[in-house]
Amino acid sequence: MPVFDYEDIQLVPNKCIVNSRSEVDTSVQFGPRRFKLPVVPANMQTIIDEPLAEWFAANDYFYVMHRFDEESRLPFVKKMHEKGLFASISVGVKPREWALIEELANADLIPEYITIDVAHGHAQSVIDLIHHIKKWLPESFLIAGNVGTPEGVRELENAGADATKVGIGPGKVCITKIKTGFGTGGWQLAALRLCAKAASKPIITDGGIRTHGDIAKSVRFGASMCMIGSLFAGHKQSPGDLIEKDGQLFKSYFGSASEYQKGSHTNVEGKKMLVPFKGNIHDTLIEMQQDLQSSISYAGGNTLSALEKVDYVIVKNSIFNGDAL
Ligand SMILES: NC(=O)C1=CN([C@@H]2O[C@H](COP(=O)(O)OP(=O)(O)OC[C@H]3O[C@@H](n4cnc5c(N)ncnc54)[C@H](OP(=O)(O)O)[C@@H]3O)[C@@H](O)[C@H]2O)C=CC1
Ligand SMILES: Nc1nc2c(ncn2[C@@H]2O[C@H](COP(=O)(O)O)[C@@H](O)[C@H]2O)c(=O)[nH]1
Repeated sequence: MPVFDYEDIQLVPNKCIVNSRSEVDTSVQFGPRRFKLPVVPANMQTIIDEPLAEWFAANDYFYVMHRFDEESRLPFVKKMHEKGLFASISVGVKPREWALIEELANADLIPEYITIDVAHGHAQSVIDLIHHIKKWLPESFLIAGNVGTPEGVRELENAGADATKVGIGPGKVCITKIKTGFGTGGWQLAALRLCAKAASKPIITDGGIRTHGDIAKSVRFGASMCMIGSLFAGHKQSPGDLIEKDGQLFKSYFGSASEYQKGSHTNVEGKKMLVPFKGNIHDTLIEMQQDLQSSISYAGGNTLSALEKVDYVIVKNSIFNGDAL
């Protein structure tokens, strides 16, 4: 089994068919909607909040609201629908979450997207919740995860998930691999490849994306969508206070299983870091789009599908040639 990660892969160019990168279409159909880019900010408290979710929805970008302000989820769906925007929420697997699904159905508030967001998604608890959501909210597009194996993908798909999310421990603020010895950290791209070969429905790759080129590589290895935390952290619009340290500006980024999120030291599998302030997230999205347009042009096409079959080489740890960006 070839094992590699983003920094070990380079995609091989094909003859260009466009005269300008601006001709290239980076949009993707994901579930019932089409979005400008195959990227989604991680459903984490330091990455997405309600104002940002509204902005993403209003501007045709996919988003997944986090699940850590439990009682705000039903009113959030209502508010988004009143504004004519799609609703995309996260749930865990505890009994309160089962009740929320019934409350949403009884109030006729049908989120367009629901994500089951737990650390170890290849679990009977997740399969049971998939059945429950499909019974009460069959029209919602249901994403389930996280998993790291073809078996995990197949079992969640067979239970009724409309998409699966792949990535155990490759995240920037993740310490799962250190605390437990398990995960796809360091070989996320190879794990995505294995999972995508087994999948019959879309896959979201989650964690480990460090550069815009990694988005193109994810599409090459089977992702329909890329969930991104650290690259989206630290913006003007990112939740959390701006922190000044030694004359430099930062924002904090912490794991959803960190003590900062949990308020306890039990089963901690995440840490906190400071991310240098990056300015406006709109500018980052534009740059991501331009870089992805360029990737597609190198692939020899004018839509995302051109990336799906492009050749690649494995060149271990070669990407930066010793240079930092
Ligand atoms: N993608 C990744 O690699 C990881 C992501 N995370 C993120 O952290 C957040 C918290 O995740 P999570 O702890 O699942 O959420 P919760 O704290 O809501 O836990 C969900 C349920 O799953 C149980 N559970 C959690 N981990 C395991 C496990 N390894 N084996 C068996 N049962 C388990 C919990 O019980 P109990 O706590 O009693 O065991 C609880 O009942 C999520 O947002 C998740 O995405 C966390 C770790 C890894
Ligand atoms: N093991 C842990 N993984 C976590 C935690 N909180 C979030 N995450 C995962 O990381 C990605 C984002 O990764 P990045 O490399 O883009 O920064 C996120 O979507 C989750 O899947 C955590 O506490 N522990």
